[in-house]
Amino acid sequence: MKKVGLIGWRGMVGSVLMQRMVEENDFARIDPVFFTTSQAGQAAPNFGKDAGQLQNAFDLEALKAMDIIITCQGGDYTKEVYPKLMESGWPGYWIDAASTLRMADDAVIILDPVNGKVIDDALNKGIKTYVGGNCTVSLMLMGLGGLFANDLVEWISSSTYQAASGAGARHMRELLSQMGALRDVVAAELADPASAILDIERKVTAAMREESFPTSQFGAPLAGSLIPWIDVALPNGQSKEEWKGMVETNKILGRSQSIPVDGNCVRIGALRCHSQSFTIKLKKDVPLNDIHQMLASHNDWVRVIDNDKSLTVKELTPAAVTGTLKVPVGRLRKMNMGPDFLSAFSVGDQLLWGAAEPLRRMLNILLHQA
Ligand SMILES: NC(=O)C1=CN([C@@H]2O[C@H](COP(=O)(O)OP(=O)(O)OC[C@H]3O[C@@H](n4cnc5c(N)ncnc54)[C@H](OP(=O)(O)O)[C@@H]3O)[C@@H](O)[C@H]2O)C=CC1
Ligand SMILES: N[C@@H](CC(=O)OP(=O)(O)O)C(=O)O
Repeated sequence: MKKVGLIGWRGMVGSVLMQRMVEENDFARIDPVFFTTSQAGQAAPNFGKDAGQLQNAFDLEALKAMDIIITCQGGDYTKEVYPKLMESGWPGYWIDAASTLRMADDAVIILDPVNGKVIDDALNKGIKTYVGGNCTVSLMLMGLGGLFANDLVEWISSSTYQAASGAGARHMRELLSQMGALRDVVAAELADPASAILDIERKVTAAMREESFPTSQFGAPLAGSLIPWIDVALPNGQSKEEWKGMVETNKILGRSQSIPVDGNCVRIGALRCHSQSFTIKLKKDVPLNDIHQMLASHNDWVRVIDNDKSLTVKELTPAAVTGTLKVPVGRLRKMNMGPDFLSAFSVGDQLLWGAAEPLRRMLNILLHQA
């Protein structure tokens, strides 16, 4: 049985990964070794298998004993440990959730329902580094994979509606604290049906602008508002999150000629589902029915939602999708700009397909290969 080192297993992404590995019985197929950057020597978690003690995640000798390493510990850890492990001549496979290595020439971005062939080719070439993609990119490709597979996309412009979880656990807490603070400030007025709504709004807006309003994580109010910037700025005016849209999409698809992808990335007050609104320039006019069919048949998780109000509000929302692997795509219609302009909207759980799921699927690809 392959020795699999698990790093970052108790973080937010790691916890979702562990949950999925338990659900899919992955632990029965591996000999797990749990690492930590802070708790070495304590008892390892038991996911149906006794794994002894937690190992030190900076101990190169312990890491080198692994056949496969999966890390959700973050980019700083990857930057520190990965080069040393590679320099040592370690022959194992490295599977990573962090963005650090994504664009490296000898690394593949993994999303096997979309780029299984790219992954197979890389394995045949002896590539050992496999990195999960950016969450918005992976969720876009899971939803719109059918259009890319049929080479119908000339370009895509996207507007994202990204959940707090993408920024981390503390940000999720802050969003909920902000929501609670806004509610508390008008609790009495809400209990009185006769109170004036604009008085309520004024109090809420004033509270949001108070020095004491909890904004230490996001740097701005998110509850009752939004933040149209995610990640650092690039010289061309894009945010880094927006830059990833094009470079990662084309790398995942293994394209030599890039498809332009661009748009605005926006943080909104959802907890863990990223939504995206797309304007898609098709290479030709394709009937909507054919588009439905191509999208729906691309993978087992995409769900085409008819462009109908009651279905849309029931099924195409973070409230409906959170905690599931479904990637619904809806609001499909031709736009006023012409018959080769398609509108679409998708929703997906950014901790599942956006982070943990591609990692455990890569693990299984390696296990089946052995
Ligand atoms: N958040 C996201 O949506 C995505 C994140 N990623 C990548 O995954 C990395 C990890 O992200 P995320 O899971 O959000 O990070 P977390 O902050 O939740 O966890 C990272 C590490 O923090 C340590 N830690 C310290 N205190 C605690 C605590 N009380 N509970 C749990 N862990 C604790 C753990 O390491 P130890 O056990 O060693 O102390 C843990 O592995 C990111 O840096 C990013 O590279 C990738 C895609 C999406
Ligand atoms: N940046 C994403 C989450 C994330 O971790 O992305 P990446 O894996 O590309 O760093 C967000 O804030 O929603």
